[in-house]
Amino acid sequence: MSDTTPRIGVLALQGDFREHLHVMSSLGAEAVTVRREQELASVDGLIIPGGESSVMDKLSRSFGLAGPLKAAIAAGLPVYGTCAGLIMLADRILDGMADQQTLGGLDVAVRRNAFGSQRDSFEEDIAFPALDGDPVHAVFIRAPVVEEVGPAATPLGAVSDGRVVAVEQGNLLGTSFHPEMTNDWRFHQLFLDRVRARLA
Ligand SMILES: NC(=O)CC[C@H](N)C(=O)O
Repeated sequence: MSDTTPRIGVLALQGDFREHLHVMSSLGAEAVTVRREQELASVDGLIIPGGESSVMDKLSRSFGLAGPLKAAIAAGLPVYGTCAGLIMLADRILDGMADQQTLGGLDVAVRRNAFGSQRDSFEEDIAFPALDGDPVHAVFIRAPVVEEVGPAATPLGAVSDGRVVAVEQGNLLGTSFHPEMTNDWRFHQLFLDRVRARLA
Protein backbone atom coordinates (compact mmCIF):
# COMPACT_ATOMS: atom_id res chain seq x y z
CA MET A 1 0.00 0.00 0.00
CA SER A 2 1.22 3.46 -0.86
CA ASP A 3 1.91 5.92 1.95
CA THR A 4 1.34 8.91 -0.32
CA THR A 5 -0.91 11.54 1.27
CA PRO A 6 -3.76 12.17 -1.16
CA ARG A 7 -4.12 15.73 -2.34
CA ILE A 8 -7.82 16.62 -2.38
CA GLY A 9 -9.04 19.75 -4.10
CA VAL A 10 -12.24 21.52 -3.11
CA LEU A 11 -13.82 23.63 -5.84
CA ALA A 12 -13.79 27.06 -4.20
CA LEU A 13 -15.70 29.28 -6.61
CA GLN A 14 -18.66 29.61 -4.26
CA GLY A 15 -20.43 27.77 -1.44
CA ASP A 16 -19.34 25.94 1.72
CA PHE A 17 -15.89 24.86 0.53
CA ARG A 18 -14.17 25.73 3.83
CA GLU A 19 -16.09 23.01 5.70
CA HIS A 20 -14.95 20.40 3.19
CA LEU A 21 -11.34 21.56 3.48
CA HIS A 22 -11.61 21.08 7.24
CA VAL A 23 -13.10 17.58 6.90
CA MET A 24 -10.48 16.47 4.41
CA SER A 25 -7.52 17.72 6.41
CA SER A 26 -9.04 16.16 9.57
CA LEU A 27 -9.17 12.82 7.72
CA GLY A 28 -5.48 13.06 6.85
CA ALA A 29 -5.58 14.35 3.29
CA GLU A 30 -3.78 17.41 2.00
CA ALA A 31 -6.72 19.72 1.28
CA VAL A 32 -6.38 22.58 -1.20
CA THR A 33 -8.73 25.05 -2.87
CA VAL A 34 -9.27 24.80 -6.63
CA ARG A 35 -10.10 27.92 -8.61
CA ARG A 36 -7.80 27.56 -11.58
CA GLU A 37 -6.96 24.92 -14.16
CA GLN A 38 -3.40 24.46 -12.84
CA GLU A 39 -4.75 23.79 -9.35
CA LEU A 40 -7.19 21.22 -10.73
CA ALA A 41 -4.35 19.47 -12.53
CA SER A 42 -2.47 18.95 -9.23
CA VAL A 43 -5.16 17.08 -7.26
CA ASP A 44 -5.88 13.36 -6.80
CA GLY A 45 -9.58 13.93 -6.10
CA LEU A 46 -12.04 16.81 -6.07
CA ILE A 47 -15.01 17.84 -3.94
CA ILE A 48 -17.69 20.10 -5.40
CA PRO A 49 -19.39 21.71 -2.38
CA GLY A 50 -22.91 22.89 -1.66
CA GLY A 51 -23.91 26.40 -2.57
CA GLU A 52 -25.90 27.61 -5.53
CA SER A 53 -25.44 25.50 -8.63
CA SER A 54 -26.50 28.20 -11.09
CA VAL A 55 -23.82 30.55 -9.69
CA MET A 56 -21.23 27.79 -9.64
CA ASP A 57 -22.09 27.01 -13.26
CA LYS A 58 -21.64 30.65 -14.34
CA LEU A 59 -18.40 31.08 -12.40
CA SER A 60 -16.89 27.82 -13.63
CA ARG A 61 -17.54 28.92 -17.19
CA SER A 62 -16.23 32.45 -16.71
CA PHE A 63 -13.11 31.17 -14.89
CA GLY A 64 -12.45 28.82 -17.82
CA LEU A 65 -12.79 25.83 -15.51
CA ALA A 66 -15.87 24.12 -16.92
CA GLY A 67 -13.98 22.51 -19.82
CA PRO A 68 -11.06 21.28 -17.68
CA LEU A 69 -13.51 19.98 -15.06
CA LYS A 70 -15.43 17.99 -17.69
CA ALA A 71 -12.17 16.62 -19.06
CA ALA A 72 -10.98 15.61 -15.57
CA ILE A 73 -14.29 13.84 -14.88
CA ALA A 74 -14.06 11.99 -18.19
CA ALA A 75 -10.43 11.04 -17.44
CA GLY A 76 -11.49 9.32 -14.20
CA LEU A 77 -10.65 11.89 -11.51
CA PRO A 78 -12.59 10.89 -8.37
CA VAL A 79 -15.15 13.62 -7.67
CA TYR A 80 -17.61 13.91 -4.78
CA GLY A 81 -20.44 16.43 -5.13
CA THR A 82 -22.72 17.49 -2.26
CA CYS A 83 -26.03 19.25 -2.89
CA ALA A 84 -25.22 21.92 -5.49
CA GLY A 85 -22.16 19.77 -6.26
CA LEU A 86 -24.43 16.81 -7.03
CA ILE A 87 -26.40 19.05 -9.40
CA MET A 88 -23.13 20.00 -11.15
CA LEU A 89 -22.34 16.31 -11.68
CA ALA A 90 -25.76 15.36 -13.07
CA ASP A 91 -26.18 14.78 -16.79
CA ARG A 92 -29.72 16.19 -16.67
CA ILE A 93 -31.22 18.99 -14.60
CA LEU A 94 -34.88 19.70 -13.87
CA ASP A 95 -36.04 23.11 -12.64
CA GLY A 96 -32.69 24.64 -13.54
CA MET A 97 -32.32 28.37 -14.16
CA ALA A 98 -32.60 29.51 -17.80
CA ASP A 99 -29.39 28.45 -19.57
CA GLN A 100 -28.11 26.58 -16.53
CA GLN A 101 -25.59 23.93 -17.51
CA THR A 102 -23.94 21.13 -15.60
CA LEU A 103 -20.59 19.42 -15.93
CA GLY A 104 -22.32 16.04 -16.09
CA GLY A 105 -20.88 12.57 -15.63
CA LEU A 106 -23.62 10.98 -13.55
CA ASP A 107 -26.34 9.31 -15.62
CA VAL A 108 -29.12 10.88 -13.56
CA ALA A 109 -31.73 13.62 -13.68
CA VAL A 110 -31.77 15.82 -10.58
CA ARG A 111 -34.48 18.24 -9.63
CA ARG A 112 -33.29 21.43 -7.95
CA ASN A 113 -34.97 22.55 -4.71
CA ALA A 114 -37.09 19.42 -4.93
CA PHE A 115 -38.40 19.36 -1.38
CA GLY A 116 -40.17 22.70 -1.78
CA SER A 117 -40.47 25.62 0.60
CA GLN A 118 -42.27 23.58 3.27
CA ARG A 119 -39.14 21.51 3.68
CA ASP A 120 -36.57 24.11 2.77
CA SER A 121 -34.30 22.59 5.32
CA PHE A 122 -34.74 19.33 7.25
CA GLU A 123 -32.85 16.41 8.72
CA GLU A 124 -33.44 12.68 8.48
CA ASP A 125 -31.63 9.52 9.56
CA ILE A 126 -30.94 7.37 6.51
CA ALA A 127 -29.43 3.89 6.35
CA PHE A 128 -26.86 3.42 3.59
CA PRO A 129 -25.86 -0.18 2.78
CA ALA A 130 -22.56 1.16 1.34
CA LEU A 131 -21.55 2.43 4.81
CA ASP A 132 -20.90 0.35 7.90
CA GLY A 133 -22.63 1.19 11.16
CA ASP A 134 -25.46 3.48 12.15
CA PRO A 135 -27.74 5.41 9.78
CA VAL A 136 -26.41 8.76 8.63
CA HIS A 137 -27.98 11.89 10.11
CA ALA A 138 -28.51 13.70 6.81
CA VAL A 139 -28.91 17.49 6.67
CA PHE A 140 -30.82 18.84 3.66
CA ILE A 141 -30.76 22.54 2.69
CA ARG A 142 -32.81 23.49 -0.38
CA ALA A 143 -31.70 20.11 -1.58
CA PRO A 144 -32.08 18.40 -4.94
CA VAL A 145 -33.37 14.86 -5.41
CA VAL A 146 -32.25 12.33 -7.95
CA GLU A 147 -35.46 11.92 -9.88
CA GLU A 148 -34.27 9.44 -12.51
CA VAL A 149 -31.36 7.05 -12.18
CA GLY A 150 -30.12 5.94 -15.59
CA PRO A 151 -28.60 2.50 -16.22
CA ALA A 152 -25.00 3.66 -15.72
CA ALA A 153 -25.60 5.06 -12.21
CA THR A 154 -26.34 3.29 -8.92
CA PRO A 155 -28.60 4.68 -6.19
CA LEU A 156 -27.07 4.44 -2.70
CA GLY A 157 -29.97 5.49 -0.52
CA ALA A 158 -33.24 7.36 -0.25
CA VAL A 159 -35.31 9.41 2.18
CA SER A 160 -38.34 7.76 3.80
CA ASP A 161 -40.68 8.57 0.88
CA GLY A 162 -38.33 6.70 -1.48
CA ARG A 163 -36.73 9.64 -3.23
CA VAL A 164 -33.06 8.96 -4.04
CA VAL A 165 -30.56 11.27 -2.34
CA ALA A 166 -27.21 9.56 -2.94
CA VAL A 167 -25.78 8.02 -6.08
CA GLU A 168 -22.52 6.78 -7.55
CA GLN A 169 -21.09 5.93 -10.91
CA GLY A 170 -17.47 4.88 -11.42
CA ASN A 171 -15.27 7.75 -10.20
CA LEU A 172 -18.25 9.91 -9.19
CA LEU A 173 -20.16 10.12 -5.93
CA GLY A 174 -23.00 12.50 -5.11
CA THR A 175 -25.21 13.25 -2.10
CA SER A 176 -28.16 15.67 -1.86
CA PHE A 177 -27.26 16.40 1.74
CA HIS A 178 -24.31 17.90 3.63
CA PRO A 179 -22.16 15.48 5.68
CA GLU A 180 -19.60 18.28 6.14
CA MET A 181 -22.14 20.03 8.41
CA THR A 182 -22.21 17.09 10.83
CA ASN A 183 -19.54 15.09 12.64
CA ASP A 184 -20.28 11.98 10.59
CA TRP A 185 -17.81 11.97 7.74
CA ARG A 186 -18.25 8.43 6.44
CA PHE A 187 -19.09 9.62 2.92
CA HIS A 188 -15.91 11.72 2.88
CA GLN A 189 -14.00 8.69 4.21
CA LEU A 190 -15.51 6.45 1.49
CA PHE A 191 -14.45 8.99 -1.11
CA LEU A 192 -10.95 9.29 0.34
CA ASP A 193 -10.58 5.49 0.45
CA ARG A 194 -11.39 5.39 -3.27
CA VAL A 195 -8.86 8.12 -4.03
CA ARG A 196 -6.23 6.20 -2.01
CA ALA A 197 -7.07 2.93 -3.81
CA ARG A 198 -6.54 4.64 -7.14
CA LEU A 199 -3.14 6.00 -6.03
CA ALA A 200 -1.91 2.70 -4.57
N1 LIG B 1 -27.36 23.57 -0.18
C1 LIG B 1 -27.26 23.63 -1.49
O1 LIG B 1 -26.22 23.32 -2.08
C2 LIG B 1 -28.47 24.11 -2.21
C3 LIG B 1 -28.45 23.86 -3.70
C4 LIG B 1 -29.21 24.94 -4.43
N2 LIG B 1 -30.62 24.92 -4.12
C5 LIG B 1 -28.96 24.82 -5.93
O2 LIG B 1 -29.85 24.74 -6.69
O3 LIG B 1 -27.83 24.81 -6.35
